[in-house]
Amino acid sequence: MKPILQNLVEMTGHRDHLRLEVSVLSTLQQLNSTTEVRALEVFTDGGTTHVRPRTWLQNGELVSTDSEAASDPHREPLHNYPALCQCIEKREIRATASVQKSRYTLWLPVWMHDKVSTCLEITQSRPFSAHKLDVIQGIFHVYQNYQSLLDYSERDALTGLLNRKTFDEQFSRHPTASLARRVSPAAAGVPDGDEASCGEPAVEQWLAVVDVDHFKQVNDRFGHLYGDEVLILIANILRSSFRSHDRIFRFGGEEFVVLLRSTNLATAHKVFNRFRLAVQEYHFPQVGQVTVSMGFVSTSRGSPVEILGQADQALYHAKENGRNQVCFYDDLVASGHLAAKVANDSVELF
Ligand SMILES: Nc1nc2c(ncn2[C@@H]2O[C@H](COP(=O)(O)OP(=O)(O)OP(=O)(O)O)[C@@H](O)[C@H]2O)c(=O)[nH]1
Repeated sequence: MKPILQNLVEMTGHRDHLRLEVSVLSTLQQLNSTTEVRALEVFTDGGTTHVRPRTWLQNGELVSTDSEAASDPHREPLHNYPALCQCIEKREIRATASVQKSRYTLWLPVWMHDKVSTCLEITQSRPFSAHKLDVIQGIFHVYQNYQSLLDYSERDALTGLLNRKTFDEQFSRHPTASLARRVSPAAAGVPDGDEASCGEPAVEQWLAVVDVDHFKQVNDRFGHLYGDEVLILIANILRSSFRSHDRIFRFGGEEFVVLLRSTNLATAHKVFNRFRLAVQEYHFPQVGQVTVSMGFVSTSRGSPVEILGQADQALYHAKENGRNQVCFYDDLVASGHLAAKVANDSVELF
């Protein structure tokens, strides 16, 4: 029992979801008879629910992928896993199946905000004993409770979006550090051709700052409760406008930040504009029409402070030139509307 307790102590010492995932898999892997452990990501793409391995054991070491789920060549439709599929549909706490002869697999879906986005998978060569199931269930409960606590501390109470503290931690860490070794699709055994066809190396990240136009007037005319409702509804539009792999933060007040994974500038521009239009077309109860202004920039150049500063400059340009528009920093610099900011490495905001 002592190693398990030690592992639980180690597990709950992490403040990062992926590190916690690696840690729980490491604990489960050390249980007698376990031959394989994986964490599967459960996600919806094109109306179909898929799973893909996010963390798994490779040559005795736990590795995680940082590739985008939707373009992961290892993704499979959830219905390829009938026992897991049924377990999620019936909201059962676990499912076991003999996948092949002498290969018994146990799935433990992680429920968060009324949906499953992660599932732990444990495989061994003989059926799971009642005792082992109890031990696994106990470890899993500690893991799930701790995940919820972690999630709660990362979110803004009003909108449920990630909060400013989380942005500072995640964006300044850029790229996300991890206990597990991150692997490329090639290292995970994907043939070269497949890697080329999914275009993995081209993934670029974009940062947009979103600010609600004339929000003070909403508060002044309708009161703070209606103001709060507008913020909640805008958060909902943000959630439905971007993919699960993108990250959305409430930065403070009526300002939001989106970190968008996109393959190119044209897509980023299109997606940000689609969100702006969705807000413009939404009828906010009592308040009517609300619009947003946005400034965005690629995150591939400069320090986090510079990137955020550039997106802010583009946002202010949008505000000063009519609002309800999306401005791209590089376009404004190229057209002479903005002077490129000189990097000041001595400024340390994060
Ligand atoms: N209801 C509500 N209001 C908030 C919250 N946080 C900040 N605000 C209000 O948001 C308003 C922001 O006003 P300004 O910064 O002047 O900006 P604006 O009126 O949106 O004008 P522009 O940005 O120039 O279009 C202030 O009145 C704040 O009190 C909140 O959580 N709830």
